[in-house]
Amino acid sequence: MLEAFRTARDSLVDAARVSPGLLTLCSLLVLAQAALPGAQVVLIGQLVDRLTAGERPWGLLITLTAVVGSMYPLGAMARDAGHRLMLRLKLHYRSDLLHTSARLSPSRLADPEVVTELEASQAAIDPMSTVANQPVQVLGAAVTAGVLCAAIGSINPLSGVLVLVALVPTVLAFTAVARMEARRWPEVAANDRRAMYATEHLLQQRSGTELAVLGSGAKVATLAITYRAVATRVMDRMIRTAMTFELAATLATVLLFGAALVALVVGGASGGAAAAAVAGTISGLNAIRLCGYAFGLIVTAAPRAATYRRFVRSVPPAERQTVVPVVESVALSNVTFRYPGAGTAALRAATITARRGELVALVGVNGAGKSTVVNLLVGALRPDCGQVLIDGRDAARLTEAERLGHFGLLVQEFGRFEFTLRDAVALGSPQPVPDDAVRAALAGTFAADLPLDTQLGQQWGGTGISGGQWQRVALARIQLRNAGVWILDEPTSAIDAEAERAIFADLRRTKADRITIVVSHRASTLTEMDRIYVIDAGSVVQQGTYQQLIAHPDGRFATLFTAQQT
Ligand SMILES: Nc1ncnc2c1ncn2[C@@H]1O[C@H](COP(=O)(O)OP(=O)(O)OP(=O)(O)O)[C@@H](O)[C@H]1O
Repeated sequence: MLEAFRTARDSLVDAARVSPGLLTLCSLLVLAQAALPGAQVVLIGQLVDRLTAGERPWGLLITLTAVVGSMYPLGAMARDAGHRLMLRLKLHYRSDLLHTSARLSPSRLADPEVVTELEASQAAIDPMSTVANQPVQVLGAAVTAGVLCAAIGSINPLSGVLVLVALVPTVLAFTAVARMEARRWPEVAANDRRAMYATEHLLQQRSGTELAVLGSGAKVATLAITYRAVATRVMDRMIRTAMTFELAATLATVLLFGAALVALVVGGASGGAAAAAVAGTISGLNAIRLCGYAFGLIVTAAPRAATYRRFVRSVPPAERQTVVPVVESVALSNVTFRYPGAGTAALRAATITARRGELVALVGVNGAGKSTVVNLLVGALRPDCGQVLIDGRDAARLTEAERLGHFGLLVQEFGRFEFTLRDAVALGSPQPVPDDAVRAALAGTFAADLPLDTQLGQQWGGTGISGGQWQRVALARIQLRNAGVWILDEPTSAIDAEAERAIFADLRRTKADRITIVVSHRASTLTEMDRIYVIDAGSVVQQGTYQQLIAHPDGRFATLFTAQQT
């Protein structure tokens, strides 16, 4: 309950900051509307009494008409203002979360808990955005009940109290429903997520085509439907329970209102007073129902809002990254690393060094530990033992932004950023990039003569490009970045042999100014490396030039690459 109050308070503070005008308008409209049922009671009571006395009270009649007539427009305007406030808050929370996500470091992104929290925060935005309007609705319902209680209580005090008590069952029921939803929601969300994941594979061009060719689209559709069906079943059960609670609460409210009317009659109220109380009760019922609903929304949103706020606060403020163009050396010194929960170490006492001007290769079979080395170098993983050294200094002493500034990293699963050609390449640098630099990075590639405004990606009405061409764009980003250390994980895996030769010739020609570390499985790319580290089951088992390594026919390197050489 405390969490619900905190959520309501924080949301009001956010709304007051994001759109004070709309919050004020919304509050005034709701409160004005809230006073109307009580005013109705007073006016109808007087009207009926004066009509019975044979008068013609035109003024009263006009006022009552104005009060009754303003109920609907005030309600509609309050709803629309609330909707506009919600949209602005949604934009505010979305941009906050996007800025937060953009600040996540590779090490935090590698933590599955962080990704789960990020997704939970994303899902919290919708319910959170609706919360700011709810305290006002609750206050409005309390005002309605208070004014009704006073108006009816002036005729019969017991009736007044019963009208006030009628708030309780609805608030209790909606709170219970909200709690139940908060408990069951994770199951719905988890199944929804899996259903969406499977659905995306059907809808996305590349995976959709692969499935169509395999004739297995229906299998993935069945998986998606199965998950969706589980989520739907849980939601259906939740709605059924909610219906029961709401029905019970509505019955209790009606009984309490009925009791209030009985008390009026038993208390000897006049016909006018009884008619007024009935009319006020009818409009009051709806307001009280809204109160329970509004309270329920706050209770439902509370745990999700808490997750969102915890996550946004947990990410440190943005630190500007500066690309370091000259690095003399990087090294893993006696590093051991085991993934959390894994039985054995992925890397054992590994020492790997690369100096400025060198082309260094990491080779080994799938799962040998090459990507682990790369992730340890850039700081996405932290060694259990040993040190990562940059220019002889312990890299753990650098901030993440300082450390990342030393590297240009092309990962195996590089991003296919379907933006304009200019934007896709300019992502290589955190700073604004002049067109000349983008052009220089694309020189000698398929895109050298394409306009930089070219939209990439067919789904945006742009140019579709091949897998190898996407890899060239990714390489152009690294070139444009021009950091002191280039780490290229299978940089030519999708590129044809001729272009591959050209790329490696270029790497050799320009290697003097930087450190280049390449992960590769192709013997042809290894012949002119200054040093090759052979990694096997997490250990560095050999190192040397291609010629030195191949000269040991029983060595791991020769076993791996003799076949390719022939
Ligand atoms: N997140 C992880 N959690 C647990 N184990 C992991 C994780 N990532 C990798 N591993 C394991 O660590 C070992 C080394 O993996 P790594 O990705 O470094 O291999 P690799 O040499 O890069 O392989 P590939 O050539 O297939 O890319 C493997 O046994 C792998 O299964």
